[in-house]
Amino acid sequence: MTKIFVTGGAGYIGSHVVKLLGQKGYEVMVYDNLSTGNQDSVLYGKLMKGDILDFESIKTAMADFQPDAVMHFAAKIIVPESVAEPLKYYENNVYGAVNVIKAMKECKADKFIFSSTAAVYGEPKEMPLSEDMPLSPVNPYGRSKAMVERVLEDFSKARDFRYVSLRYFNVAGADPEGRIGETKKDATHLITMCVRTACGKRDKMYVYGTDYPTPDGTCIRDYIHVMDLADAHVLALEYLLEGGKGDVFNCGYGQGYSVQQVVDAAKRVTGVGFPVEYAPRRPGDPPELVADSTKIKQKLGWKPKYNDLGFIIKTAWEWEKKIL
Ligand SMILES: NC(=O)c1ccc[n+]([C@@H]2O[C@H](COP(=O)([O-])OP(=O)(O)OC[C@H]3O[C@@H](n4cnc5c(N)ncnc54)[C@H](O)[C@@H]3O)[C@@H](O)[C@H]2O)c1
Ligand SMILES: O=c1ccn([C@@H]2O[C@H](COP(=O)(O)OP(=O)(O)O[C@H]3O[C@H](CO)[C@H](O)[C@H](O)[C@H]3O)[C@@H](O)[C@H]2O)c(=O)[nH]1
Repeated sequence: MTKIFVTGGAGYIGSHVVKLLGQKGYEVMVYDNLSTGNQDSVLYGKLMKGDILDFESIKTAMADFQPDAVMHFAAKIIVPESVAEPLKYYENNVYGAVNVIKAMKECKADKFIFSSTAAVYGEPKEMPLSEDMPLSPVNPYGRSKAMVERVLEDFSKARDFRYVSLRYFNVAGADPEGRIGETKKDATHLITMCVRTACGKRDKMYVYGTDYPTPDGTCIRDYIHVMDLADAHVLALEYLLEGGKGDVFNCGYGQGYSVQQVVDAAKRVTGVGFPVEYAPRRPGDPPELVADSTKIKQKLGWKPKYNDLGFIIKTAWEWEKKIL
């Protein structure tokens, strides 16, 4: 059995990838400190509670498991928090990633899949974004991820080490079978906020910024269903296992929606006219991020199945009602 070591596999995205890996017959070991993750979300494999900042611990866990490949999801992920607490982001996301790679070096694991982000592009003028555009992140979260991409580039030149960096755009929705979804009580992502307000877990939600240079003044993002993203991970893994060279791929649909359009769609899908307040801009938010996803389709044969904002919201809504 091919063995995959998954840091952050108890988190929102990691748990969906673990589910797919388990269904495809991979042997999985999740390494997670459960700071934002949930042990009940790990449907396959073993879960070890441990911190990527603790080098001895992750080295021992990896050496015992002897993985064929490592998927690295563990990170801090909230853009405005990264502006307020930059050191926490550099420590967890950069130093933490270096520890994971060092542990791989010690136990001779040489294939790595990295959770990067659209935030590495910053505030580009041209849209959609292709992988060869310059990296110019505008917040510490994006910078921490761009730094790890550089580490990977350099380390793969120095050693027999191959990696795929997947630059996720805005990941949303839940497992269509309803077994897992977002569980963080203090989640901040837009679609989660919409469905939590619709089911009364929050009194109201805010739209941050109505004066952006976009058609309706609110920010535009490219929302990708979490199971399509999980598929991209399995394709990237198969690519590396078959000898593919290190590479970087955008993960998005190439279709942007404004915050206002998402809120309107959420009201339609849920059938609830939940309260929305208009608030000032949130620090660190670029006006628009939309992917050019040609490369992942051509090179990895990615075929998204859930490219439908209504379906993304519906799966998130069904999950929220289930965990009420
Ligand atoms: N959610 C998005 O829209 C999005 C977009 C782009 C990139 N990403 C990236 O995807 C990855 C997963 O994000 P998510 O949305 O599932 O977040 P999440 O918070 O649900 O998952 C992160 C997981 O990592 C674990 N973790 C964090 N720090 C750790 C540490 N020091 N040691 C061990 N485990 C640790 C947490 O307990 C959690 O289970 C992150 O790397 C994030 O930067 C997410
Ligand atoms: O209650 C809310 C929540 C969000 N927004 C707005 O909705 C848009 C999307 O915000 P999210 O918080 O859902 O996501 P971000 O775009 O800030 O960031 C997410 O996607 C990025 C990639 O685009 C990063 O990778 C990051 O990890 C991940 O959190 C932003 O304009 C934000 O201001 C609101 O108006 N109200």
